Amino acid sequence: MRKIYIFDTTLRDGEQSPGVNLNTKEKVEIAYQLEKLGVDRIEAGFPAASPGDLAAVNAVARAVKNASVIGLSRSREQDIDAVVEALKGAQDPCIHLFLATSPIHRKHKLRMEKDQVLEAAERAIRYAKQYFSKIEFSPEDAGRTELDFLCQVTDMAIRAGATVVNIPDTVGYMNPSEYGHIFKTLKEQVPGIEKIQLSAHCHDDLGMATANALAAILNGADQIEGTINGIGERAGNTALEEVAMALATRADYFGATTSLNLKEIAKTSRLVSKLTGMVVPGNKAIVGANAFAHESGIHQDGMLKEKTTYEIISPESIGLRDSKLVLGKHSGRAAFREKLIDLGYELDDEAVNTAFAKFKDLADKKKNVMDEDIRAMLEEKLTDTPEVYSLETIEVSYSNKSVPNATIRVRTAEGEVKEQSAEGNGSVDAIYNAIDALTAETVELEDYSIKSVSHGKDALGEVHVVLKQDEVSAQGRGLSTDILEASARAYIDALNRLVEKRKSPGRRDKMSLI
Ligand SMILES: CC(=O)SCCNC(=O)CCNC(=O)[C@H](O)C(C)(C)COP(=O)(O)OP(=O)(O)OC[C@H]1O[C@@H](n2cnc3c(N)ncnc32)[C@H](O)[C@@H]1OP(=O)(O)O
Ligand SMILES: CC(C)C(=O)C(=O)O
Ligand SMILES: [Mg+2]
Repeated sequence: MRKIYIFDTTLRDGEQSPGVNLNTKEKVEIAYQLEKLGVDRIEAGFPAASPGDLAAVNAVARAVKNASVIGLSRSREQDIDAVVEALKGAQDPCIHLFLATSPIHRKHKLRMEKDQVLEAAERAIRYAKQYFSKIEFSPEDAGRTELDFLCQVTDMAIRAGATVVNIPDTVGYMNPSEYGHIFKTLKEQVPGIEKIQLSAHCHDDLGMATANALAAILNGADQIEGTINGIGERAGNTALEEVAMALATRADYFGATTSLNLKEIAKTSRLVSKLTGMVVPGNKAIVGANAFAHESGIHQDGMLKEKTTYEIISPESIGLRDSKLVLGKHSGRAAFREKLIDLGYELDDEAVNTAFAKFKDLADKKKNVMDEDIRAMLEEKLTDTPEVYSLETIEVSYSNKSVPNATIRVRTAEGEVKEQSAEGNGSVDAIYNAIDALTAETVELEDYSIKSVSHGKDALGEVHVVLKQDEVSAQGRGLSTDILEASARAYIDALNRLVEKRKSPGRRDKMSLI
């Protein structure tokens, strides 16, 4: 299988992401991880940019042993001198020279004619040749450069001594067939092209960076440039993990491979995200948090039967432990039952159905149903405590300028629906006064506590109360995404237990599921 060289520019183009600034220590840490990932080439920075970057490139050059280290340079002697300085101590140094070739850049930015561009680039390559045996040359904005001029520039670069010619789609303007066509043309028309490597460098302005890189491979590119997590200037660069996994997953189609240690992908992604502060979107291909997560019932059912139904890549292959089945409102019984088993509950079919109905109610109110939510939900009720009272509705009116008022409606064991309103010192007090009036029970609230089950604004609130009546006390527990409702449920739960204790004084509470 054809080997595709991986040129990582996380530390150079990736660092050009607005807001990202990596210090020497951070660059070295990322470089070590890139070595573990097995990239062939590491572009460590732009030494002429600042003394700090020169020092950082030098530290990376000295640290890295198993990859070539590259410094970027304009086609100017002072930049080249800075790269010479920065790459001292590198085991396998390489300079990356660039000069824009497109009409827009020639006219407005460089204010140079075609022949001046050719001459300046050639002069720079020949100057660099005194110091480096490996030289990459990039005609910047190659994608928008006239194709015949690009062939001329490539021809000049080969004759001047470049060992790699990179074809940057600097502004992410290309589509795959156009970009592929450039490589095909260069391969067919430039004399001596077989002596050098052709490289692809794509940007993601139109979301086609990975597709364009793959099109380049199909048309003869030897090297792909990109970054981890696709970070980089503007919309970013080709995400290297995407290219590597596309080649690995569709080897049948591309017939090409990389020497990356794919199991290091997840770890490298996390490190780059942490040190650059650039959060990886949940739906990002390969390394997003949802890339191996399944929420919908039909998919979860398929996954439980056979993973390849909904996963084309195994999470283990990029160094993750497992796929995730996320319980939410789109989940089905198969995944729910699996989760119960995971959590250590053994329920019969009827209990699973009851629990599943409750879970769906909860999932309608809450975005992510966590393990803690399910445990709390399952253990909410003492099933063998008969419900003398059950909560039907609760309405609370609260303002910091008036007395809180609550209207509670409960159903009795006989099926009678009772409603009562009451005021109180606070919303919970009003709720409890209404329940007292409605049930005609005289109880003392001995304890009240509230805590959040799981995390987030929509977390379940769990209320515990202890009620006392004639020296007998009972505890109650209420669970809801609304803490006032949880408070009412806990109070009614405790009342039910008090009534039960009154009926059979020797009896002790026994917890059971559902
Ligand atoms: C597509 C890419 O990603 S290219 C890499 C982009 N990365 C960076 O620019 C990061 C590092 N850059 C820097 O720190 C600074 O821009 C420096 C140190 C390189 C230069 O700073 P300054 O001397 O202040 O120049 P400034 O950035 O304002 O302008 C760039 C100059 O370089 C010229 N230039 C641009 N590209 C090249 C090139 N490849 N070769 C030669 N000259 C170039 C521009 O025409 C402009 O020249 P002018 O001042 O004569 O008009
Ligand atoms: C320096 C060059 C290769 C670059 O980053 C670009 O053109 O996007
Ligand atoms: Mg770039």
